[in-house]
Amino acid sequence: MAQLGKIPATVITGFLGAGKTTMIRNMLENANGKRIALIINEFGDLGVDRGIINGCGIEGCEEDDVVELANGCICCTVADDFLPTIQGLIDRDTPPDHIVIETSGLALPKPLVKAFNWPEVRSRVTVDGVVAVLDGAALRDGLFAHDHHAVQAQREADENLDHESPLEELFEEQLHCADMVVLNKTDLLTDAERSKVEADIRAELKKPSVKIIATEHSRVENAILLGLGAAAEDDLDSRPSHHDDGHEHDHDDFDSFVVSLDAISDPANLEKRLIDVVRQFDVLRIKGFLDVPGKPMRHVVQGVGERFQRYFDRPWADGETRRSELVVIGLHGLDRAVIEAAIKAA
Ligand SMILES: Nc1nc2c(ncn2[C@@H]2O[C@H](COP(=O)(O)OP(=O)(O)OP(=O)(O)O)[C@@H](O)[C@H]2O)c(=O)[nH]1
Repeated sequence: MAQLGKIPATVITGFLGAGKTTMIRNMLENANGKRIALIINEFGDLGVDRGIINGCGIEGCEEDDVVELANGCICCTVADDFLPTIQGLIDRDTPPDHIVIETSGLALPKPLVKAFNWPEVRSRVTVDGVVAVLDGAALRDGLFAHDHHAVQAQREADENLDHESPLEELFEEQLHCADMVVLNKTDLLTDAERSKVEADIRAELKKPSVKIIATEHSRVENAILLGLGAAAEDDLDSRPSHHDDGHEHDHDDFDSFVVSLDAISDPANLEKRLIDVVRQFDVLRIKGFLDVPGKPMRHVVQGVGERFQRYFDRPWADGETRRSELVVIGLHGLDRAVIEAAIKAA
């Protein structure tokens, strides 16, 4: 049902490195004059996503149209950070045409959707849709549940087995809250793998109406992404959550820290060390920026599991301090000192 007169908001959820920021960049590149305000929430204290979006030089993507919520996962900072931010956007002289919220890769989307029922917001904004971006390669590799059907069978056979890994629980939370699922990174899958992953997703989904779109680099038409008309804030019951029974969730299952480095003359050699760190420790994601001596451009490092990408994205600005910083995100218990030493090893 169209929510007449309300500003539509789209929540983009999905695990670490699934392709949420990539989706937002595509969305901005194809905004065609639509004034999109972004709220970016990121796990880890480096603000890489915002840096990547601001660095993309997309016309129409003004600095003050991008708001970063960096005090932890948005699901936990709704009252303190998120609501004042939304109110600030809708109270502008010229409010945005659409609000897009990129949740952190470790955030639960349902508490955020619930927040749109707050009186100050409900009459003016509607959740047009929750879009879950899934990393097809991670699903194929069993990061969330090895064999979905086998796990399901085990659970049915032994009800005590219902403790889920933090990754499984998070994956289900993000999936069950979605109005649309974008199966991303299909370039990394064979046709057979893609069919199996899609079948696993469909088996996990609670709502048969949820559309699954398979894609590469999160490319989905804005007309599809920004026009679901779901009014998700009025449809919470169809989005089951492990936390509906009121028990708190916390983010103690995950750790992150920032590693500051000197200028890096051999990024390829550093990448090898980063891959070794991912292999040796429970590291899920490493991303950040490097200062490469003699190069006028900033060097971006993007690691999702063992898969790394590096590229120069924009010139270092006049007066900007050139620095090398990486955020490391992983399962609880990361040994920061050992990991930092391994990354810095000459
Ligand atoms: N091969 C491949 N890589 C992709 C695809 N989509 C995104 N990537 C890469 O995956 C990495 C992570 O993408 P992001 O868009 O930053 O992922 P994200 O979900 O915003 O990550 P977090 O905010 O850290 O959770 C980047 O290096 C992307 O270029 C895809 O379809 N195929």
